[in-house]
Amino acid sequence: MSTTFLEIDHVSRVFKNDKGLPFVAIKDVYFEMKEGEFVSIIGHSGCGKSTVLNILSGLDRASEGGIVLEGREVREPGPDRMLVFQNHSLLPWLTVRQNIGLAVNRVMRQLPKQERNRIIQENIDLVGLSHAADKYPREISGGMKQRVGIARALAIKPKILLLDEPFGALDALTRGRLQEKLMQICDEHKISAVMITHDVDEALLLSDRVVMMTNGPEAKIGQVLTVDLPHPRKRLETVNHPNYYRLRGEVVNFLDRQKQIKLDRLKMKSNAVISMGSIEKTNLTIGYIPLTDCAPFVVAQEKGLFAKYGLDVTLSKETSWNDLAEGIREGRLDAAQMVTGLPLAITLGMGNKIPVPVVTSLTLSRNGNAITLSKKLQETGVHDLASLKTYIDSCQDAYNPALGMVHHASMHNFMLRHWLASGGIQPDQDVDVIVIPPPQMVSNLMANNIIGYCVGEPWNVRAVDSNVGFVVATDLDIWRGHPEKVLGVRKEWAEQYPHTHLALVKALLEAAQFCEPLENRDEIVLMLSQPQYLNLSPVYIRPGFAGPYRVNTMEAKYYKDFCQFGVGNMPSRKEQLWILTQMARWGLVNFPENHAEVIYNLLATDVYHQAAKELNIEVTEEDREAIALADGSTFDANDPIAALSAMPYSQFTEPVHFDSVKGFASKKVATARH
Ligand SMILES: Nc1ncnc2c1ncn2[C@@H]1O[C@H](COP(=O)(O)OP(=O)(O)OP(=O)(O)O)[C@@H](O)[C@H]1O
Repeated sequence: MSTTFLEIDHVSRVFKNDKGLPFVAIKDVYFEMKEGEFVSIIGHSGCGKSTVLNILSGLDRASEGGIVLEGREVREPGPDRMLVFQNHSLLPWLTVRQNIGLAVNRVMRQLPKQERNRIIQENIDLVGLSHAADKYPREISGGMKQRVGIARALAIKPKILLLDEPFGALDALTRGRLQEKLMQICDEHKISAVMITHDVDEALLLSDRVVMMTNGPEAKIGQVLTVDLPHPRKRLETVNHPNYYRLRGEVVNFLDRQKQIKLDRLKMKSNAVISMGSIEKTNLTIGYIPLTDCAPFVVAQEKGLFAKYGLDVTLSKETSWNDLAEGIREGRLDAAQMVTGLPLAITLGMGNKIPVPVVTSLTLSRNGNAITLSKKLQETGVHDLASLKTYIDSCQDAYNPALGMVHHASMHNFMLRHWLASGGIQPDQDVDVIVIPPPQMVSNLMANNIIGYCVGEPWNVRAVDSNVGFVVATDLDIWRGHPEKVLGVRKEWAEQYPHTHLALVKALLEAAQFCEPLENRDEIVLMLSQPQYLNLSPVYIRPGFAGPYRVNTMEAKYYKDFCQFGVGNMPSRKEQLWILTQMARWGLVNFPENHAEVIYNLLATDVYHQAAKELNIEVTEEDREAIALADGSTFDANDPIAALSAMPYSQFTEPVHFDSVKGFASKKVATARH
């Protein structure tokens, strides 16, 4: 049975602007909530929060899509959805009791008078207004009026409470008290509620989930954050919880990014698409993470290869893979260096996001990662996978030991999990696998927040040199020649700017060629070490890149003929299918029954072929052999479902249809409408 209580099913709302032209305020907003959940909607002013709430309440109608409450489409206002506004809207000539009574007597007129009076009194008591029950609105404070508004809404027992900035007009002290009161009522009575707020702390205090909206026009849900803080909540305990500032950071970062996008859009208006000859757009912003393997981007910039192919590129140093992914989703970035699973993750809407189709036209690097464990572990006798298992089995701590990796869709995550599983250690059960931005790995290891991590260079060498960690395995011990970084762009962008896309692939492919010979690498180390890129001494960059490799053998590869089945820089169907199975294996996404179509749409091999042809690079087609991993296991891409079912600890149950607009087999309004 479905646990969906309320479904905002792909809702769009088009208004007319003051010139009479259509204005798409919100587009394709999709969200589901469970009964008893408290959800906040947060976003910058004018993004469309009230539009969503008005459509939910039935005061406004969606131009497309609809609202389904307990399996029925709702189109009109009704007592099952009570709206509480900022300006309490009480009738001045009625007392507190009469204001509440008016609603109760109207909606519950079938109940005996005595019962109705009991309900009225119960709700007056609930919001702590017994002493003011017979006062008129002019005789009570703003906070008290707002409590009357809440009591009036709760008294008629709506299925869901809709709150439009309910405390926005109150002073800080009253606001704080009322938040606590509402939090207590919602906790005790398991109220389902949707609340609009501009206040991050208010959202975190009250909500089970925070829905963050992007800027309009065409505003969407950009991110949904689960607030996994314990209930019942008390303000002090909540803000002192170890996870509070991480959650707060997520919301604040999202809002900051939206602010930046607004500024960028204003800038872009005066800096519209610049085109030259057949190149539709010459001015590009490309996202990357300051790791050694961003080398092709740095080389293309420093050696003038972007310019050679008619591009004027700004390289945007991103702080995390998550920020970079958002940059692509929101259109702030034209293109980006991506961990190999990221194009699929964005395309599938992994992490509860709206799917945004992305294509990859180039594999930029292979290998280059290692698993580092803390020196403290080594001192207790851990030196390989088997002794790590012994250590984990004997762990008496209240919390699972944690290992870091850089993004859920990264090869670091998949390879780390594969390696652990191959040694009988079950990720998520025996150890936690958590996301940490690469530059923060070493400090987290030193602070004992994690017992180790899987990351690229220079962060393994750095831990070894600082004597805080040792390398227990490199990726050569897991999958020699695995794809590591790829180029990703939005599919829509690729269709809009095909010549720009081709020029970009040519510039990067030529840069990758330059990165490959070891004799070029010392020169590249100096480029990378500059403040605008890695901002790190060459001493730390050289060992993981130019050799001699101090950390076992970490052969980072950049140019063709280096992977076991010879596709080189061409995006590979087999590799992406392996990644897709890992995403499903670890419960990150459903496995699409139409996986062949999903992968076909993901790979822009035609662009790669054209670029290779123009650069006189021979293209080797992918064979149909199974991928061989170092632990002796193989992956047969011809039957991914069988392969997935046989993987140890697989969370896969059954394939689900994926639709590039609606996501994974989302229920259609049509089936629930009456
Ligand atoms: N009836 C309408 N006619 C035309 N445009 C409208 C109408 N209602 C809303 N809009 C526009 O739709 C967009 C979203 O408005 P909405 O009030 O939903 O935003 P909001 O996020 O609630 O803003 P705030 O936080 O400032 O209250 C805005 O650009 C607004 O100007």
